[in-house]
Amino acid sequence: MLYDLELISVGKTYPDGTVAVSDFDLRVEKGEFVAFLGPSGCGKSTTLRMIAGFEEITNGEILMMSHNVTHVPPEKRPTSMIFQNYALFPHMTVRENVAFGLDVKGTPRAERDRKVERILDMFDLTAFADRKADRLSGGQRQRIALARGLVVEPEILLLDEPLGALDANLRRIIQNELKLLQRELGITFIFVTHAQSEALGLSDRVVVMSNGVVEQISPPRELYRRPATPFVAGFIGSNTLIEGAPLGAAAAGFGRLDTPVGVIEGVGRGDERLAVIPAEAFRLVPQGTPGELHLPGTVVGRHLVGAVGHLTVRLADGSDVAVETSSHRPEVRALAPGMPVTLGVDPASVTLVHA
Ligand SMILES: Nc1ncnc2c1ncn2[C@@H]1O[C@H](COP(=O)(O)OP(=O)(O)OP(=O)(O)O)[C@@H](O)[C@H]1O
Repeated sequence: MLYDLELISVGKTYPDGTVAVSDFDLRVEKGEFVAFLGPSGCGKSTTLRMIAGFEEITNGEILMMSHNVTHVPPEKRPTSMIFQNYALFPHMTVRENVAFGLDVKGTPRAERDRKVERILDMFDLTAFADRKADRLSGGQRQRIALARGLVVEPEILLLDEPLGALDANLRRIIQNELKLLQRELGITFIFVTHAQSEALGLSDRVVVMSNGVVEQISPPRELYRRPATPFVAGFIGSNTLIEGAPLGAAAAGFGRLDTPVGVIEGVGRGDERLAVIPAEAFRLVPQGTPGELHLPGTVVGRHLVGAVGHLTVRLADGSDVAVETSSHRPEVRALAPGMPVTLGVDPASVTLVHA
């Protein structure tokens, strides 16, 4: 298999001793859209800068199209980077800003001009081409930054929170444009963000990071369905985490856990200590329905938002769980704080993880 990008056990320790990233392993196929997602300071930008070559790595290797680029300078890598503040030169015109990357690469003048005009046209920037970059709106600047990143025809486009400076409306519009553009060009995108919806909505795979460590690399849906670590379970979606003692394997692919609220079965091996239950996996069931885990509790909160009913249910051990259900169902509408309920959970929607 030929990969556009391979990070092999990549690590970064800053000179002051800060370990920003450790043992980062990732393989990215041509044309994939991969997002790095995690809280502030988890090492996303450091990793992106190491891929770009702006930051030296302290461990491991970086390969691009099977070539080792670990010690190759940024301008010689098949990458191009777009920064959060766009890093445009305010005193240069739009055309000069876009041409900049080609000038750095020493592209012959005629070829440079041809490529610049073509990309200006593609991004509807021709009308502004002679305007100074500081005389443009946020959305226009964003497009210039994209044009400037793409004009050098990179194999891999690196984007560091590129939509962070835009208001919510424009952000949504440009998200759509970005996704369409990426599909059309077939270029590999590596995108850094701390906005969950952006990472989950745009990318083919998400790398969830915390404290310089990769927690999980999965398609967005899989992060919801099968979180691999307690961090991911707490960070993505709305999950209830219940600790217990492992009881070993149950049916093939399932394990069991002895918890303060009863025995919980879920997808796993049976040696895990934590059950992760998504809020939408709980169902309200009549008392005594056979063949399922039943958690008796009391409604302590009910909040209907459109089609979704958000319930907070206090279990027998005093812990509160978040439940999402359809707000249209009469039995949900009839609920009020203080009323007893029984929650049913299908083991297939429970994931067992190591604590
Ligand atoms: N030049 C530096 N010297 C020392 N430590 C640094 C340096 N740059 C970053 N760090 C530290 O490395 C860690 C990772 O930083 P990084 O900027 O990669 O995180 P991030 O996930 O991109 O955060 P944010 O979302 O806030 O940009 C942090 O603890 C940060 O303080």
